[in-house]
Amino acid sequence: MTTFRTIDDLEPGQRLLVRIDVNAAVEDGTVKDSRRFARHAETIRELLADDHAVALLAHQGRPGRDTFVSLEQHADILADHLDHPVEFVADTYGEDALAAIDDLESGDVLLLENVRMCDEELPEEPPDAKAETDLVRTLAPAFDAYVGDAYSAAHRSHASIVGFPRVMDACAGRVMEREYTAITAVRDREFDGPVTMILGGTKAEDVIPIIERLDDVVDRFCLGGVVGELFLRADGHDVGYDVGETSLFDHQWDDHRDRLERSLNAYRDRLRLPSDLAYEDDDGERAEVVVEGLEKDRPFLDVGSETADRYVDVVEDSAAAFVKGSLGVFEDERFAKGTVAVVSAMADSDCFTVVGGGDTARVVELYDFDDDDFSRVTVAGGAYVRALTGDSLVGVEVLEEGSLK
Ligand SMILES: Nc1ncnc2c1ncn2[C@@H]1O[C@H](COP(=O)(O)OP(=O)(O)O)[C@@H](O)[C@H]1O
Ligand SMILES: O=C(OP(=O)(O)O)[C@H](O)COP(=O)(O)O
Repeated sequence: MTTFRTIDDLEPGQRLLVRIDVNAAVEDGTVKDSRRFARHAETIRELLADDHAVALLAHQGRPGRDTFVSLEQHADILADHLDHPVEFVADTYGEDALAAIDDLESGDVLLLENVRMCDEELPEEPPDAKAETDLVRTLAPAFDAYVGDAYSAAHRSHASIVGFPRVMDACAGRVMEREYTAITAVRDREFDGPVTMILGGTKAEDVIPIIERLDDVVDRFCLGGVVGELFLRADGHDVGYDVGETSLFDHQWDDHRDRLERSLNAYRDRLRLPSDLAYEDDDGERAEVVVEGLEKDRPFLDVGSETADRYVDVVEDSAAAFVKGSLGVFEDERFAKGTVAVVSAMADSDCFTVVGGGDTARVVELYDFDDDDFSRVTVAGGAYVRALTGDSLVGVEVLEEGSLK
């Protein structure tokens, strides 16, 4: 059950300001298409069917980074997904933007320039302070209502996320609504059987809080990836060290050793650790070795087959399964086995399944799964982790507090 209004509650034919999140990878200046564009296109398509005029507000990158670019290319990518023109204006709330907004008619879509080019957008401040910014005070009167659809940025107290709902009629778009519904389900424990989390990837600081804070609602945590190796190290195995060129392990061990050891001791009965690991042998082939008695003299790039089978069994016996972070370097087919085995088991299962993590969700298209194979493939990274651990998202809170007149 959602606790905010949605686009179903809008009267048709309105002038809408719609905050989306199409923050994307940028390679050599080229903006890469992603699931985020396709998902927001679904919201926009529904709004157009109801004769609304739509102005889109979004960000890309952060000032000072290579990914901090204009949204001009984003307009073309969105237009392709929508099969409908998306006008772009290289201005966010100045004269050019206001003139373009003024020209908007029912069925039109306009994308405003990268909102992080406005100084007032980024500093994290409470919603009421954000509502006082020139950005919000200038744009709000030009619209009938605000649609918050940027779930993956809803953990940020930025002007375009939290300022507008303070001063305008506001509701959630379809991306916000569906992500919220799928991801908050874990806290409310709506499952009739064991809940499993597959936790891997490279970031211990993402994974440890999930274990610490969800120990009461998750029955089994299956660990892999760099994080799995760090837990093996905490368990006294001779792995989870940097060897050769890697610099993934030792600094994380220094930063998180206490929490790793504490989690292992506190939740040992719920944690499943890899029993074998895979590596690249001298011929460039995948090879495997059992963890017991192992000496780490090479980088490990995946969990082994025995571990994959054990985790598949756990998923098959679950009422709900969530993934955050991959079990190995799935981008290389030789080391995708663990991740793909577990994700396949989720796809084949009737249980409630969420695949998440900014990088990890790419396994879905890389290995020919379909979004519909899962209850949810989330487009959120940081927001997914926060929601999983029960943190509220400020961008959701303002929608819950606001209401349509
Ligand atoms: N053993 C490993 N060694 C190096 N990288 C790994 C290993 N296991 C997983 N990874 C990497 O972890 C990444 C996904 O995890 P991460 O970026 O932490 O999570 P998220 O999906 O939340 O962005 C993948 O790109 C994968 O290549
Ligand atoms: O891509 C995003 O977050 P994510 O990398 O956690 O998925 C959002 O657009 C938020 O961007 P930010 O982390 O620069 O505030």
